[in-house]
Amino acid sequence: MHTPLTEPPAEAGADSLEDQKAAITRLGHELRTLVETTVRTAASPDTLHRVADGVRQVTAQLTGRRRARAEIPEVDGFPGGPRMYSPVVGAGSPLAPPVSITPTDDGLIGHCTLGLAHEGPPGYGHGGMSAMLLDELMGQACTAAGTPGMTVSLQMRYHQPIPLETPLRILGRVTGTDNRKVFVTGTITTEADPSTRLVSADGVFIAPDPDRARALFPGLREEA
Ligand SMILES: CCCCCCCCCC(=O)SCCNC(=O)CCNC(=O)[C@H](O)C(C)(C)COP(=O)(O)OP(=O)(O)OC[C@H]1O[C@@H](n2cnc3c(N)ncnc32)[C@H](O)[C@@H]1OP(=O)(O)O
Repeated sequence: MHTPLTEPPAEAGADSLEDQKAAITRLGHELRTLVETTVRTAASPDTLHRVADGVRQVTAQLTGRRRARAEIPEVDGFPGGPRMYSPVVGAGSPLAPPVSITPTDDGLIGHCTLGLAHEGPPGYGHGGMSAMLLDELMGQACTAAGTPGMTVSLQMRYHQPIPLETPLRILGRVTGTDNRKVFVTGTITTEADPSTRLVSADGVFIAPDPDRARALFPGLREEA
């Protein structure tokens, strides 16, 4: 029997958004497991070639309808809601740890564990990953405070290396505003020792004016 390799066109309304999100989340989990397993494996070249052939066939099943660059998918909560494909918090992203976020009275706390796929120095997190984690948490802290903005400056300080395979806590907190500028701080610690800063950052975020936001995000729904 012939099995089609490409996805048939989606029927409008055929699946609920919740079904779609659940499926995206499940695939994201499997892809993250594949990525982490790939960077740890000591499999032979034969095995790696066989797996590469299999992955190519799997990829071919997802090349049906694809979104355009600036299109915001229906499952995406931008702005303000959960981002399914964010490389930091996206349940559907193989790049994301992913970070889960808890609001507090004093900003946001993110929780995640980095794996070998996020390695910088052997056994420790990549400095760019730390910047990405803090940029996201600090950006989301702006949104949670009612002043969404985009990063214009992020001053990073690396105090100690970030251990891999260790639960981490990422804080983002708005410290002040000046017209469209939002001043934000952030830290990364381990969950086990939240008083020892491993990485800290100061950032300035700016709320684009509505015309600028419409030009930057043409896919933004009008009510947002
Ligand atoms: C909207 C919500 C989006 C949430 C997404 C969260 C994602 C996570 C965070 C990110 O990854 S954001 C991606 C990385 N950041 C960017 O790509 C931003 C690139 N920068 C821009 O597109 C524009 O700079 C921006 C739209 C943010 C602002 O442009 P505007 O034309 O609205 O700003 P304008 O030039 O009018 O400046 C407004 C004020 O900001 C100040 N400013 C601009 N750049 C600055 C800078 N680098 N540092 C400090 N202040 C700065 C500027 O001096 C001015 O101050 P005053 O009001 O006091 O005169």
